[in-house]
Amino acid sequence: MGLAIIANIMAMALLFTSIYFLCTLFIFLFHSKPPLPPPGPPPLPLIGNLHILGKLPHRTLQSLAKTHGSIMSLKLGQVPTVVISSSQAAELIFKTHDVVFANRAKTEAYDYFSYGFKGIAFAEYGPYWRHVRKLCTSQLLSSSKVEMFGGLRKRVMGSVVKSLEKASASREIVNLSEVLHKLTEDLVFKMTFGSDSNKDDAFNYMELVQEGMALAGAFNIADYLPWLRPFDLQGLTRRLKKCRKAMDEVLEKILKEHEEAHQNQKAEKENGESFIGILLSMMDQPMDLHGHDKQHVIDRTTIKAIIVDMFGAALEANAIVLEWAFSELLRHPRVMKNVQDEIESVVGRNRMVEETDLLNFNYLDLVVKETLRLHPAGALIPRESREDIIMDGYFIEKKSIVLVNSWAIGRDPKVWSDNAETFYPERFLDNKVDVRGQHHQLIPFGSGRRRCVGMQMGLVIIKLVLAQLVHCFDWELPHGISPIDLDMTEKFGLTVPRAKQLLAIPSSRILQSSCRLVSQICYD
Ligand code: HEM
Repeated sequence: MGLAIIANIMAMALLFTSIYFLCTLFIFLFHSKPPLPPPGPPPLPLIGNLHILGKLPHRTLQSLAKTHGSIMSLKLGQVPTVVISSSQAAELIFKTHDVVFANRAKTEAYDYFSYGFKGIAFAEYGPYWRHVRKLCTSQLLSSSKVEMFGGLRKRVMGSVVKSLEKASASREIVNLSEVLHKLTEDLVFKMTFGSDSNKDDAFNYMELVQEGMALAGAFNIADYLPWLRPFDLQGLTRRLKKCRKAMDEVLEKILKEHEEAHQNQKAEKENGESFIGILLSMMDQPMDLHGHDKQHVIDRTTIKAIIVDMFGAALEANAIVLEWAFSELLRHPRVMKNVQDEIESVVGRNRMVEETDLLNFNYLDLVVKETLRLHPAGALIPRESREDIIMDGYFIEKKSIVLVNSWAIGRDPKVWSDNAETFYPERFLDNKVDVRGQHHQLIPFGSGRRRCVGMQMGLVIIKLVLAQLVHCFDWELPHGISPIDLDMTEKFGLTVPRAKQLLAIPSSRILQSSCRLVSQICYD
C-alpha cells in the first residue's frame, strides 16, 4: 500500500515535471524568438538599400524578389519597407489585412500639396478620410456624374480630331504623347474648374501642376533620412514651398471667380458642372453628408486639397495609360486592325464613335485590360502599416512602407504563362480576370479600401479616346520605323511613362464630312 502511494506520487511528479518541461520548451520556441521580418538584401548603415534601387525601381524590385521572395524586406534609408510581388501576397495586403495597410506613407511633397494631408489620397485612414472619400465617390465621381461630363468629353475629342485632320491632310508627323497629354489636361481642367474657365488661370495652373508633379516624383532623401530635412540638401523644400504658394494663389483666384459668378447667379449651371462648383455648393456643410459627425466641415482648405488630389490623380494616370495603349497598338498592327474592324462593324464609317457605343466594343475592352496589365500607371502602389503585424509568418512593424509591385504582378509568368511579357489581348478571352480590384493578379487601380475612386471615369476616358482616334485615323510610325523596333523604354517617377515621346503619322479613314460635322457640332 505504502509502496503504491510512493509510486503514484513519483508518477505525478514525473507528469508535472514533463508538463513543466514541455511548457518551458513551448515558451522558448514560440516566445523567446519573435517572428523575423521578411527576407531581403542586406542594408548598409544609414542609407539602407537605397543604393540598389536604380533608375527603374519596379524592375529592380521584380528581380530582387526572385531571390528573396514575394514578401521582401528593404530598408529605404531608415524606413522599414516591405515589397509585395505576387498576387497571393497582394491579397494579404488588400483583403486579409486591408485595415492594417489602409494608410499611405507620407512624403514632404504631399504634405505641402495636400494642405497637411487634407485631401483624399494621403489622408490618414479614419473618419476624416472616410468622409472625404464618400464625398468624392458620391458627389464627384458617381455613375451619374461620369455621364454628366460626357458632353465635355465629346467637345474635347471633337477639337482633337479636328486638329489631327489638318495634320493628316499634310502628312505631318504628330507628337502623339503631347496630343494625349494635352487632351487629358484639357479634359481634366474643364471637369475640375468648368468649361468657361479663364484661359490664363488654366495656363498658370497647368504650369504649376507640371512643376508639382516633378517635385512629388523626385527622390527626396529627407523622406528616408528625416533628420536631414532641416538642411534641405537638394533644395526641394524651398522649391516645394514656392510651388505650393503659387498654386494656392491660382486656386484662390479660381475659387473667388466661381464664388462671384455664383453670387451674380451667372453661372448656376456652370458651377454645378465642375468639381469646384459642386464642392463650393457644399461649403460649410458637415462632411458627413448625413450630418451625424459635426466635427468635420467642408471648408476652403478641404476643397483646395481635394481639388489638388483629384486633379493630379486623374491627369497623370489617364495620359500615361493612353500613351502606352497607343504604343502597343502601333507595335501590333494585327491588334490595331482588330480594334478598327470591331468599331467599324458597330459604327460604320459615316459617323464618329459615341459614348453609348463603348458597351459594344468587346475586343477594345481586352486591349485596355492588356495595356493595364503590362503598364499599370502606378507601378508601385504605396501603402503604410498602421500597426505591428505578423503576416504569413513574418513580422512587419508599424509604420513600414509597403510597396505593392503591380507591374511585377502583372508580368508574373506563374499567373500569365510564358508569354507574360507579350502584348496579347486574346489572353482575356477565356479569362474572367477583371481590373476592378477583385482579382489580385491584375490590380492597375489597386484594391481594397483605398482602391482608386476614379476607376469608372478613367476607363470611360481611355476607351473613348482610343476608340475615337483609331476609328477616325490610320496610324503609321514615322521615318520607316518598323513596329517591332518601336522604342518602349520607360522612365520612373510618380508614375511610369514612356521615356521617349511617341511620334506617328495619322491619315483620315472615316468620311471627312462626318468628322467635320461632328467637330463643328462640338465647337459651335
Ligand atoms: C487609368 C486611370 C487611372 C489609374 C490606372 C489609376 C490608378 C490608381 C491607383 C493604383 C491607386 C492606388 C489604389 C490603392 O492604394 O489601392 C489610385 C488611387 C486614387 N485614384 Fe486613381 N487611377 C486612375 C484614374 C483616376 C481618376 C480619373 C481619378 C479622379 C478623377 C483618380 C483618383 C484617385 C484617388 C483620389 C485615389 C486615392 C484613393 C484613396 O486613397 O482613398 N484616379 N488610382
